Amino acid sequence: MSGSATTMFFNELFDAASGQYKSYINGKWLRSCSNKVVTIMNPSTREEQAKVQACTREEIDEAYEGCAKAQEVWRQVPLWKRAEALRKVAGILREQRETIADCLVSEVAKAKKDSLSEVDRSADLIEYCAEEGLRLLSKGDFLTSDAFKGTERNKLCLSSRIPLGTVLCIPPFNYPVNLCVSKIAPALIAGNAVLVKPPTQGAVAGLHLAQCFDKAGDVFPKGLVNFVTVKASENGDYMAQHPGNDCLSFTGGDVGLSLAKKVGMIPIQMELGGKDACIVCEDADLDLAAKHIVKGGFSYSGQRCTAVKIVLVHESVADALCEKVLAGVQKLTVGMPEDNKNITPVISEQSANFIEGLVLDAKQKGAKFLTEYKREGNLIWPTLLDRVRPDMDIAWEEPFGPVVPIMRVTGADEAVAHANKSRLALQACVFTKDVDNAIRLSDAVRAGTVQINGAPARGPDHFPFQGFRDSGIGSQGIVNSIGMMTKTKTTVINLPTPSYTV
Ligand SMILES: NC(=O)C1=CN([C@@H]2O[C@H](COP(=O)(O)OP(=O)(O)OC[C@H]3O[C@@H](n4cnc5c(N)ncnc54)[C@H](OP(=O)(O)O)[C@@H]3O)[C@@H](O)[C@H]2O)C=CC1
Ligand SMILES: O=C(O)[C@H](O)COP(=O)(O)O
Repeated sequence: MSGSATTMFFNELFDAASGQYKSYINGKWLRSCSNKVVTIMNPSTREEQAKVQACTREEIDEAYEGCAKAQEVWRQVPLWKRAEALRKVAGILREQRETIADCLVSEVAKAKKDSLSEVDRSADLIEYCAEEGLRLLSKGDFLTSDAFKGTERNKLCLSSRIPLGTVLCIPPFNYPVNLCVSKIAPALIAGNAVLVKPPTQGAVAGLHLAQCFDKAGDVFPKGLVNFVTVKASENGDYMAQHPGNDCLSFTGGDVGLSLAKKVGMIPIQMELGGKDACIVCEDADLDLAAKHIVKGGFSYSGQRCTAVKIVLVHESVADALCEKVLAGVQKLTVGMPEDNKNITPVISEQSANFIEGLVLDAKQKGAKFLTEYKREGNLIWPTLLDRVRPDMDIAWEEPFGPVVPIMRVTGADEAVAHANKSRLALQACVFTKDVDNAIRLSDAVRAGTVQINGAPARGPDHFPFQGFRDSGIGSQGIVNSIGMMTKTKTTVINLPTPSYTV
């Protein structure tokens, strides 16, 4: 990628004269007249990787106007044709997987094999969405009035799901393709238009995704799908508060908390941070728990909202668990995403400094380091901390990096109390061999999802996915997203006389 057109298929995205990537507005690749850019850094080299345009408010308005017009056409396209159009995009995405994965490698430092899986998973998600949309949206309700006390059977009610209009999609850096299609695909199958504001890190991958929609041809009306790059600090709120929005689907960190207060009377879906607790009971299969802690805590260097972000282990098995987790951590490879290492540089210097701050605070307050802390630039070696206590910041903050804190507890109730005190409540997991205990703890932990004997995870992508407290509003997953991006419309047939079937 590095600031140039990637392949012929994608050459329209890039403006060689200015060295900038364009935005996709109203079915065209547009050169912004702002003369302002947003710079994307390569997290591994810490050098400039690419530039995208900071579009103006007028250009944002144009995109919204295009959305409104195109949606009028799209909502009347038969459902089966909408599904076919989505399947076409999935096919193109698969064909272009290598190029898009390379963007992820250089923009967000995701290992090449994981970048490829992200693209494949996105194509799978689009296809599943097309299928599920056909089933869900073809069904409605038929009600008769005579169920309600005092009424006769003289009213027949038909209810179905109709689109909302325009959905503003704001994904985060860590899955710039997958968390983009998880918003776009349900919106489109349901008959909506979309305006995507890609994350800065991941914007080029996002623009490549836009080209896959463009190349699907006239199956989509011009203006139905827009990718508008902006400086979030200048125009993020403007977009979120735009009167053209009929829905906001956002994934990211605490900025979502403030956006939720600013948007008006529209449905919102907020998937925010997580401090996913892993509770390991006295009777747990420790090999299984250790395996999941290593994978769950360190995949993509811990930069997943569903990463294991604190282990709460019964003190009687803590030594044995630590030994097993450490053995797994020692096998992790560290290095560059191009070389498919397990641990790769974190997204930015700012993020690396934040992670380091948490580690140093824990050190100063007496945490036991099971691994030596080591950092080179944005690359942080996997760090395992034992004997973490509630007075340490790492006990509560989300590092979003390759650091797993372990806290020893006297029993499951203490673990549950700690998990429930966190302001973040996305997922949690419980390791125990006792099914009754598992269900009791699942009920007791107040988080969006509790995994039994497995690490937290969003997928498979048709499962409901939601956070409680500061972790979110609403629920994602293919079925729930389609539901959320539609509204119920009813038609009531009033009969002159009650009708009864014999
Ligand atoms: N629950 C979940 O499903 C997930 C949660 N997350 C959470 O996201 C965080 C990390 O992702 P990160 O990308 O850094 O999150 P951010 O919250 O920083 O950014 C998320 C998105 O919001 C945009 N944005 C920033 N400010 C505004 C604004 N004022 N108005 C509109 N949009 C804005 C960003 O743009 P820009 O990049 O240009 O600043 C980006 O596209 C972590 O806390 C993580 O837990 C991540 C993935 C999944
Ligand atoms: O952004 C995230 O971190 C994801 O939503 C988590 O997805 P995963 O559990 O499939 O990695």
